[in-house]
Amino acid sequence: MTVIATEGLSKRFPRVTALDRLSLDIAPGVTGLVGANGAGKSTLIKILLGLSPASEGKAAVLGLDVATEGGAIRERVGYMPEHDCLPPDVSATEFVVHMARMSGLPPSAARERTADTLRHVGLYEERYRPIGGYSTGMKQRVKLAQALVHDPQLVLLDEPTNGLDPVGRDEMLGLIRRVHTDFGISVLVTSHLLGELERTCDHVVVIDGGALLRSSSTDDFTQATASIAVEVTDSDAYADGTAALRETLEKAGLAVATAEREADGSPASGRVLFVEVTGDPTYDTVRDAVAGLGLGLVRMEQRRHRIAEVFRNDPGQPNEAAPPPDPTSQPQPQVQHQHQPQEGGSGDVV
Ligand SMILES: Nc1ncnc2c1ncn2[C@@H]1O[C@H](COP(=O)(O)OP(=O)(O)OP(=O)(O)O)[C@@H](O)[C@H]1O
Repeated sequence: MTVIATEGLSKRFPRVTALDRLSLDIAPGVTGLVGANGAGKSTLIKILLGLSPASEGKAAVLGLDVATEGGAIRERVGYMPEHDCLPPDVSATEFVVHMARMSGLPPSAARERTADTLRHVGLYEERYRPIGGYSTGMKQRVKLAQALVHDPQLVLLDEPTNGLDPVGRDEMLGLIRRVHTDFGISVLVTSHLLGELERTCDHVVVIDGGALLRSSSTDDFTQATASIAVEVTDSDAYADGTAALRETLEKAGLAVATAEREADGSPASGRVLFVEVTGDPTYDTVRDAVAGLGLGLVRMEQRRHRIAEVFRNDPGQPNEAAPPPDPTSQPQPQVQHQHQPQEGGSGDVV
């Protein structure tokens, strides 16, 4: 069963192609839609809601055709828009009740569902205060509540973590996960941060320039990022410590590539090696190789692929076009066994 299906979906504006022959099948559960700013995420959501016609191709949401059954789709789907759209001078309760009524709930059910939903998103105490006085995090919760209040089968959440600090982001991601686990509602959530979707979603869809780069389960995706970045010093014995380490690691059977770019995207000095992690012993092999050669270990850190590279190259295979590591990953002066990709942070911005 699919909740969202698109086939050759395109959307062209006079000067830009926002979606380019996108074909997707999204199953029930929590799905992340990742792409850089301008990748076409919001455009896709508007087409899926039946609010904007596609230039070509077709799409169905919950089996309903977006071109002809937009009204029926919007009855069954909740939508959290990206941008601030809340009236400042009404309370969360008043606003969410209003949205519930707009979705067709009778007055008593609307009030009841509003109270439940606001409690679920953690806004119960403040529900009678005007929204204008809310923090960004509270406003995001109101937007989430209004998307959930009519008990939809699917919610489309457009950048729900925008503007939130790391703690607020974690809380929002937890809420989103519970939307599915507690209520069985399927979720399509967009973000330009890969890390946060990895933690929250069962499945990740990546689009770039309106085209599909890849659609795969989060497990597959995480697997594909299993490599580490290693940088060492030179020594009297090894004028080129990096080359010596590379040779030693390759002799030990590890796949090694030289980074072409630094974390900030500038051309690399050739001193950072990407080593494919095949299992726990990889970390020990690298540590032992560095120690055996008598080199100083400058950094050894979990590397995060940049998304475009992950999906354009053979996943899991470090290669000469390999991207820089996660720009915010912290250098780890000590050898650590860190087998999960680092999460969150703005460093995994697509
Ligand atoms: N109404 C419009 N008229 C012209 N161009 C548009 C329109 N809406 C979107 N676009 C363009 O289509 C492309 C995709 O925009 P879209 O808003 O879907 O991207 P996005 O992935 O949601 O990015 P963001 O996270 O920045 O919102 C962009 O180049 C944008 O400028």
